[in-house]
Amino acid sequence: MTPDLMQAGAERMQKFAGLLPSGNTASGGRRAGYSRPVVAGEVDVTHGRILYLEDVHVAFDGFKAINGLSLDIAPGELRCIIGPNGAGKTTMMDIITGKTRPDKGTVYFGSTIDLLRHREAEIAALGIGRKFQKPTVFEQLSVYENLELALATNKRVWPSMHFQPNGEQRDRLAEVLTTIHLAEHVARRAGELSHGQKQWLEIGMLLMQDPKLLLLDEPVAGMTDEETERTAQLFLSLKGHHSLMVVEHDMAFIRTIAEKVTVLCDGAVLAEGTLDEVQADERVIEVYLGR
Ligand SMILES: Nc1ncnc2c1ncn2[C@@H]1O[C@H](COP(=O)(O)OP(=O)(O)OP(=O)(O)O)[C@@H](O)[C@H]1O
Repeated sequence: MTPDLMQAGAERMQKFAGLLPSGNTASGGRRAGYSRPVVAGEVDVTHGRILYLEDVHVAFDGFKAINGLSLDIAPGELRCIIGPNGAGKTTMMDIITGKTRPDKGTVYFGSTIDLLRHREAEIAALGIGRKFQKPTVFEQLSVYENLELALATNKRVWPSMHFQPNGEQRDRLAEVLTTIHLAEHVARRAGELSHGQKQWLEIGMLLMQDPKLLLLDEPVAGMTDEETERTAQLFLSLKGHHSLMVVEHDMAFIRTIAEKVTVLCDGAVLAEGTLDEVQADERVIEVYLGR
């Protein structure tokens, strides 16, 4: 969930006798004062890249968490990121979303938007949505209300506590409900949903904001096999319309969705290619797959 969405949600939730949603994220955005509206612009992908990182470095107290990281993602691509614990996967997402500032390097959204010049809320408004591992939905609200809230905080629609979707927006809501497999659960309280359904709802909330790039951190952790399979279908249906970067340790899931796989290790790209190619790479077997 984006920081601005959490802020608007918190305001709206005050109507619900102080009940707060479960699963706050580490970004702590709910009480942050993100108030400056940003008009989403077009992302220039004429050079064939929606995301471009070059020679990025971040050190925490001298420890090089990201150490010369370079990668790029094509428009509509579904990229899988794998790698051992501590490889820098989460830190990379923190850099892309503006939560962590690199010490050095280049990070571009399309070929013209320098993400290092933007704050976290602005980056979300530019069209980069992030899904943390733990679901963060408003448990006291219905599935429909959660999606409506996400729509109400879309930067292209002025945030409002009294927001009512128009016909086109209701159509979009219905479309997203179907995409995330929750059309039959529209009136249920989000708190009553299974773990997997909550994850899909949060993805739906991101989709209501029409992100160009979605960053998904361990999306199938804790899901049943059936939920994992449906999540794979969901991601395959999203690619092409959105660009996706999926960080996951579940190799069976990766095998279902993967095109190009990037292996991170020690804060840099160790290998990149098809899943078969990286699985056959001796260095990848040594640091990750062969553990
Ligand atoms: N704020 C921080 N302060 C100090 N060290 C940090 C900080 N954030 C990350 N690190 C360190 O940087 C390294 C990379 O962490 P990161 O969470 O990005 O790895 P990861 O690939 O996402 O791992 P995992 O698969 O376990 O989630 C780790 O050694 C971690 O302890």
